[in-house]
Amino acid sequence: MSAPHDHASTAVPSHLSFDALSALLEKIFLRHGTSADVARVLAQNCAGAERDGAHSHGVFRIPGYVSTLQSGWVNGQAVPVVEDVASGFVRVDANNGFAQPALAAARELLVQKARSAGIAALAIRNSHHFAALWPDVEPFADEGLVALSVVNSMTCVVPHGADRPLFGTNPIAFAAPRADGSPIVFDLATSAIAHGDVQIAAREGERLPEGMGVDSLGQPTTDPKAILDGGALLPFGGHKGSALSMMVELLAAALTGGNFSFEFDWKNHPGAKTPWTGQLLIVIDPGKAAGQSFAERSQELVRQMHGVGLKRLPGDRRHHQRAKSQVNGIELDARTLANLRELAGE
Ligand SMILES: NC(=O)C1=CN([C@@H]2O[C@H](COP(=O)(O)OP(=O)(O)OC[C@H]3O[C@@H](n4cnc5c(N)ncnc54)[C@H](OP(=O)(O)O)[C@@H]3O)[C@@H](O)[C@H]2O)C=CC1
Ligand SMILES: O=C(O)C1=NCCCC1
Repeated sequence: MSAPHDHASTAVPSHLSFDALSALLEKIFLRHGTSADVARVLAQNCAGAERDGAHSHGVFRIPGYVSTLQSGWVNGQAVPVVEDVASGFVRVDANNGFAQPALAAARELLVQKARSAGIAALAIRNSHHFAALWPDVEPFADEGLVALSVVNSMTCVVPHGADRPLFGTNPIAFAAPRADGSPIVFDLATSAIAHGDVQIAAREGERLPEGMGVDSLGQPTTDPKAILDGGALLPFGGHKGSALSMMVELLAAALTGGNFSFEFDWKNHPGAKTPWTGQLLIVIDPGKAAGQSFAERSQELVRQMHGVGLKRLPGDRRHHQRAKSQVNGIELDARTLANLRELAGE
């Protein structure tokens, strides 16, 4: 969204509190046709990503949300329908709305089921996930639960051994409580790089490391524009990332009733930036499993990892950035803030 070389983007950046940024984003969503509930959920999600330095899914995504809403592709007023289908299974029809309000609508029932049965799954379909996945799992770990989630996205990844794209960037996120400190959380695209980071690199005129993608002729390239312009991404770790990406397609789409990544055709929906796919969440109450305290055991694992020289756990960078943002405010360059204010009609 920012233009790196103009006057406004080189001006002194602004620092906003989480509440101020959320309120600004909420205004944008409302102005572009969402219900109050949807605006609140999406604004908090996006402000949280920006606060934690998860830039590929922070305010960078706002123009994409807006053009998608304006295209009519997503229903910003959708009311999710929650179905209690079994003792350990909840289904939600997002009704062509965003995934986060669908999760919010089913969350209480999911937690109730996980606590009574020990494990519960939530299958969301007819939904659009345009965000980072960690905000969907981290709050469960804050409540002492273990959570795993997968979501499929749009076709832009060549399966290992194939010559054309089929999979999405298909992230996997996991969260587990630990005794002394923030939950252990990881959230990773199964592609070598998230599509959002390729877009940011293209905007900034940067090259990518080798091994991330191919151009329109299927040749390896480090040029993000060549990847975006008819090229494609590669899975991380060759056949291993490719297998995980295949699993995500099966769990997030086949199991939920959502679209496979390849079943969405951008050409038919001008302006739309979100695919219409699915999401699966599995929540476990560790109190029903091991005899010992899970949080103590996960703390022990972390202790041992640090003991062998590990300096950084997944999630550490985000939590450091969160702490910094809480003290200094969330930093936005002047151009980005001006663009957001314009979208909010200020
Ligand atoms: N909605 C959708 O359809 C899609 C969303 N996405 C989102 O894109 C985002 C970015 O994904 P991706 O680019 O793969 O993420 P990264 O490769 O940046 O990070 C993946 C995970 O590894 C951790 N990590 C990174 N570097 C290190 C390190 N040196 N040591 C230890 N841990 C490390 C990160 O922790 P930390 O965060 O602390 O750096 C994070 O948990 C995710 O939030 C994902 O959900 C991606 C694809 C599709
Ligand atoms: O960064 C990505 O990769 C994606 N993010 C949200 C929508 C689909 C792909």
